Amino acid sequence: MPSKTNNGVGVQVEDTKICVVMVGLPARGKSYIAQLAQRYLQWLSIPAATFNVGNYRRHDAPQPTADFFDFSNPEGERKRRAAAEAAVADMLAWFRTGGVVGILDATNSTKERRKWVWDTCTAHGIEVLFVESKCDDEKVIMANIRDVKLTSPDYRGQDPEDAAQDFRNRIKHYEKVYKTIDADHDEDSYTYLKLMNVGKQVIINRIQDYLQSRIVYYLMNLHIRPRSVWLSRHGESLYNLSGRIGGDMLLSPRGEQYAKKLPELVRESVGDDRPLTVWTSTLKRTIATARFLPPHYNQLQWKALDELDSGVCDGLTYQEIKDRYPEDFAARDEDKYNYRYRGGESYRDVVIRLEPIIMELERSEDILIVTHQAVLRCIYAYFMKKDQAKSPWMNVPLHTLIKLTPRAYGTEEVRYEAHIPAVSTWRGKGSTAKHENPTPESL
Ligand SMILES: Nc1ncnc2c1ncn2[C@@H]1O[C@H](COP(=O)(O)OP(=O)(O)OP(=O)(O)O)[C@@H](O)[C@H]1O
Repeated sequence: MPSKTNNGVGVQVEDTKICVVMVGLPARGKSYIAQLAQRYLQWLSIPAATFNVGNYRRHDAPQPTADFFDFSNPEGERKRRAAAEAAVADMLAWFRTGGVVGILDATNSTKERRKWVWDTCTAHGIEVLFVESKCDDEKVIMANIRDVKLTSPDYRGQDPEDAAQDFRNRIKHYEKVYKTIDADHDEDSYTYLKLMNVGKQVIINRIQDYLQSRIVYYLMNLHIRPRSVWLSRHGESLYNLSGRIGGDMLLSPRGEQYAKKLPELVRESVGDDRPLTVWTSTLKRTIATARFLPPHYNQLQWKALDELDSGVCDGLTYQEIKDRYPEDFAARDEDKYNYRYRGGESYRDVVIRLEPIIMELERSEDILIVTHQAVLRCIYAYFMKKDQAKSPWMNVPLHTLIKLTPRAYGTEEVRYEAHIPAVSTWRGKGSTAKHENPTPESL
């Protein structure tokens, strides 16, 4: 088990409290950035939550027209201020319950508002990291309005043309008062990250500690080019057949069939002309599974993608583990995410070593990852925001290609089955059965 004060990424999380304050005009991707930062931190077991001022404002003003955002409209101004105060009050209460990174998702477009947030947070011992998204690329802004704003609850049931026009008017009101974070004058003492035109240019000011720099590095790697990530386990291995874990075995005859079928499955899903990069682990079974893929695909082997190390249990069946290490067997079922095999790893350890993979995935475009059950569960959990208590129990069938496509607010999933039979390697709590059928909840 990792020590209490260290969550495994070397962060003394108990001592750190950071408020990430989003800054920028509407439709500049602030909510998008906020939800990705939250997902990344939660995946690393760092308590993170987002406080979206727009959601608070909707209690009082569910479907405001653009005039509401006119800064000379006192009623609108009062309600927007009240919404910001309510969001910050909730965030402070959340920090008191052990929160580590609170994300304040709002425009925070004036210096006065930023000073108020900074003063309030620092008075409570909370570090402030401003994250400003600036974008003057009309095409990107229009695409943002089309993709996410027209489906926002603010415009439910309204004509899309009218809604788009109204939203542009809303932006104009903000433009009248918006001031970018100004390093030359009074805002130089702030810690901030400025992302210009989706990371084409980046300015970093006064980053103070490790956790802040992790967040900044992660956000610098984000992009919005359309792409997908394909995930596959290796084909059925000889150890899968005999119900043994770990090892470095080759494929069974049915696993070989899957390897031969994989190029066709990939072509069906990716198409012929999209360049694809293939990542495998360094173990024989993933390399063998990827070996019939077209030679023009770039292939890379990552040690970080190797299967969870089962230490002294490597090469054993679950029955053998239960017989030789009954306490370990029970402890693993009790808390599978945190249980670390003697001389081996836990799921939590795997997540930590996968962090560079996630960084690289965020920077990249289309990638196919051929890896192992536990590793795939961890990567899947990142994209699909799966709960740590549940993700280690998830069924990831052999001989299936999973396509994940990140969208503005979530990840879409499609599964392609090769229709080549394979044993099930899923195991329910308490079971030592070599091959079990998954229950509906584990799917
Ligand atoms: N750095 C960025 N610059 C511009 N657009 C981005 C950026 N990152 C993501 N996006 C795009 O922004 C869209 C999402 O907009 P989002 O709702 O996050 O805007 P917002 O700034 O939070 O707006 P509002 O202030 O109205 O809530 C997505 O389509 C996403 O692709």
